[in-house]
Amino acid sequence: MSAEQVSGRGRLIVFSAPSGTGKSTVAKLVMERLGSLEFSVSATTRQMRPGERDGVDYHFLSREEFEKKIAENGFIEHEFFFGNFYGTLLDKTREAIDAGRNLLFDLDVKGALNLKKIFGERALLVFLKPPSMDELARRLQSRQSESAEALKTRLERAEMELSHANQFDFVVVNDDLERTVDLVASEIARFLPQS
Ligand SMILES: Nc1nc2c(ncn2[C@@H]2O[C@H](COP(=O)(O)OP(=O)(O)O)[C@@H](O)[C@H]2O)c(=O)[nH]1
Ligand SMILES: Nc1ncnc2c1ncn2[C@@H]1O[C@H](COP(=O)(O)OP(=O)(O)O)[C@@H](O)[C@H]1O
Repeated sequence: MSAEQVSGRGRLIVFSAPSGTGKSTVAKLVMERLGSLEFSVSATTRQMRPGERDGVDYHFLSREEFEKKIAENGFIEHEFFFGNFYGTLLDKTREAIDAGRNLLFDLDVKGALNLKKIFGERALLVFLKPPSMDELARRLQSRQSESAEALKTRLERAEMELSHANQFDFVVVNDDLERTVDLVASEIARFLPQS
């Protein structure tokens, strides 16, 4: 996969953070604020959570469907963690970028760094940090979407994700939500070409 395969004018904004830090919450508010960003809907094999919609939060695929897409080179990047596959769909991304639309991605650190490798200056990597590990555990618990086991694996992975924060273009501690949204939205507005 190379940038030549996706050659339009659209920019890529990539959010990463340890699971439970507040990526989805911040992403939603930043998109409302800026109006010119479209959410990149990834594919996954994980179970749909209550309130999630197929094709909106994720494209929910069976393991067989996901593996078939890998074999067809249907992903720009994909990863396997927490017992499931997650991946960025090539066709949908290419269509948006070619049309000059700006996409916002919610990816793990490896996926984010892969997109930076491919897209270079056309991608802005934003990393959100939790105020502390205790607060991260509290947020994950408050969401009530995880079993005790899933919660533990998410917290374990958090250390690895945090160790990559220095490879991101912009790092913010998601303490006060409004402040985070202000800072991130301003940074993205500076990054996007003026229309
Ligand atoms: N590499 C990669 N990671 C993804 C993709 N889609 C989602 N993720 C990441 O997968 C992880 C787990 O996501 P999810 O199961 O929705 O849980 P949550 O982040 O705790 O809400 C998060 O770190 C996401 O950023 C993708 O297409 N590629
Ligand atoms: N700045 C913040 N202060 C307090 N709670 C927050 C903040 N940002 C997000 N949350 C809460 O933390 C939980 C996890 O947020 P979520 O957006 O689902 O995280 P992620 O997408 O990173 O896994 C949610 O209950 C959310 O309402």
